[in-house]
Amino acid sequence: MSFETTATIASFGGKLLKLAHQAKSTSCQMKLNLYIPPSASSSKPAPVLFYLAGLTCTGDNGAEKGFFQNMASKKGIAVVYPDTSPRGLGIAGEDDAYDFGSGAGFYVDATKEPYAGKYNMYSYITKELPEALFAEFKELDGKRVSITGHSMGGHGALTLFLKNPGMYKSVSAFAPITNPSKCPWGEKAFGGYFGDDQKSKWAEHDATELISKFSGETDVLIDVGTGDNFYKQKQLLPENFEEAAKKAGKNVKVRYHDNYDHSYFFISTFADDHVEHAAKYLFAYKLGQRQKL
Ligand SMILES: N[C@@H](CCC(=O)N[C@@H](CS)C(=O)NCC(=O)O)C(=O)O
Repeated sequence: MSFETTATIASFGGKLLKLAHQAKSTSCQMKLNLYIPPSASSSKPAPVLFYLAGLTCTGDNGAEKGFFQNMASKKGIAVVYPDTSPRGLGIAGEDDAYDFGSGAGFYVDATKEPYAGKYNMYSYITKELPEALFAEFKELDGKRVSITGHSMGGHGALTLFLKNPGMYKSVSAFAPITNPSKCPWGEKAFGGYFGDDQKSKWAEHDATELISKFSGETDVLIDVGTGDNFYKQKQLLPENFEEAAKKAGKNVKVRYHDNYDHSYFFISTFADDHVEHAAKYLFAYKLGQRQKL
């Protein structure tokens, strides 16, 4: 057993597990939440939606106030809520800022010291965590996985989807950082994790750059609140992503919602739509039929 279950909480007929495990890629213990819907069993494994959280968050924020479990239960989808960075590595300064270091791993593998070799959230989310989960929890169907996320986690969802064709059945995002190379949060993170002179590396983790070169089909759902201060401060830049997608002929739907801010009140309002978006693709193949609905 690679996971320790520290709590089991009943939720919408299913169960929310609080898990902890020792991760090699991040050199520390990682905590997460896993929601298993009531319909899931080893003979009828549930497809899986990863929810990547934003700056300052842990796996608890989305599980407690994202309101994903209601629709996930109805649809029969499991939800994984990972942490946002390694914890407690003892790197000098890693806990000093809310937008860099702990709570701000940006879903990349750092190449710059002292974060290189330890801040490996890209490898953790795309490889180590799913492999460990699918080996241990037979109620999960590792072949049907979708991804979504908020803010920094929206950046994570978009870039992981675009960098790994076929790994995820669908992608969506809430108020994502879509052009990190051109916003203060991204410049600070990529400068710190890759180096200011590594612009080609930055581009490899920038959704706006990636969609320009993406060769597959897309159906990306993005929600943004017009009252979101980070949107107003140009940290998110969804307009850049939309423009790049349009130029590349990619299907991206950005919905702008009057008054909504950056908080979990915004996320919870639209959570059902994102679970339904994932469900459309997670259940697109039925009973051995290889035909897309
Ligand atoms: N603490 C930061 C804001 C950080 C922030 O808004 N984080 C978002 C993600 S980018 C979040 O989800 N925070 C945790 C929460 O609302 O539960 C500030 O004061 O500017």
